[in-house]
Amino acid sequence: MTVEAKICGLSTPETVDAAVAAGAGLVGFVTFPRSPRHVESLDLLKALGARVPSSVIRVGLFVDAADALIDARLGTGAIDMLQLHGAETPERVAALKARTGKPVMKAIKVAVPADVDRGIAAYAGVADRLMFDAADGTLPGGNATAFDWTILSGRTVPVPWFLAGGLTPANVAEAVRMTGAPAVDVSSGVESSRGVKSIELIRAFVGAVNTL
Ligand SMILES: O=C(O)c1ccccc1NCC(=O)[C@H](O)[C@H](O)COP(=O)(O)O
Repeated sequence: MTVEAKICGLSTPETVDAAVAAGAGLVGFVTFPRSPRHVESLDLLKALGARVPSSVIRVGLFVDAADALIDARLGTGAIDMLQLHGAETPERVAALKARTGKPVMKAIKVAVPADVDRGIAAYAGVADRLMFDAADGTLPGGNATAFDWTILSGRTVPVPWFLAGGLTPANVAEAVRMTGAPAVDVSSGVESSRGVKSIELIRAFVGAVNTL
């Protein structure tokens, strides 16, 4: 089984290089000022994106962002795919896809099984990918909390999807076994302290995924 790994919340050249070298299929750059992973500078975003080979998808993460903010970030050339992690409606997803020409991944916050049903019903027809993430936490994402993985056991999801929330090098294999996830996303689980990515943990996470 090939499982794709996305390392989210990268903000330094060294950790971007580590994710690419380890074999991550996607890397994520956060635009959300309250996040400890927020990449504020457009110049830094451009420089980080320029380090990534075309074989790796560069994901720009936004939370209920205005068009002007998204456009400024896209203008750096550092983003191949949008990840929407707020309360964006299906209509907003469709409008952004049409306007930017970029594929869109929509995050679905999961606490109970009905959240998965509702997320699929609302977004599977419009988003290119879905991400099932934990609903708990002080931020809209990146909270190091997991949801009950049995909620996804045996599910058929009609579009490519990611499992996220509280994943670590130690639990990712079990999480994939329980959910059947074709792709996984991590942020806190590859950090040595909040917002500070660890090259060793990035290697360990992608290494664990690559053994599946
Ligand atoms: O990572 C953030 O700081 C963040 C802030 C605001 C919205 C979303 C955010 N992250 C989204 C992600 O894709 C995370 O990787 C995902 O929620 C999993 O996070 P973690 O549980 O920390 O691995």
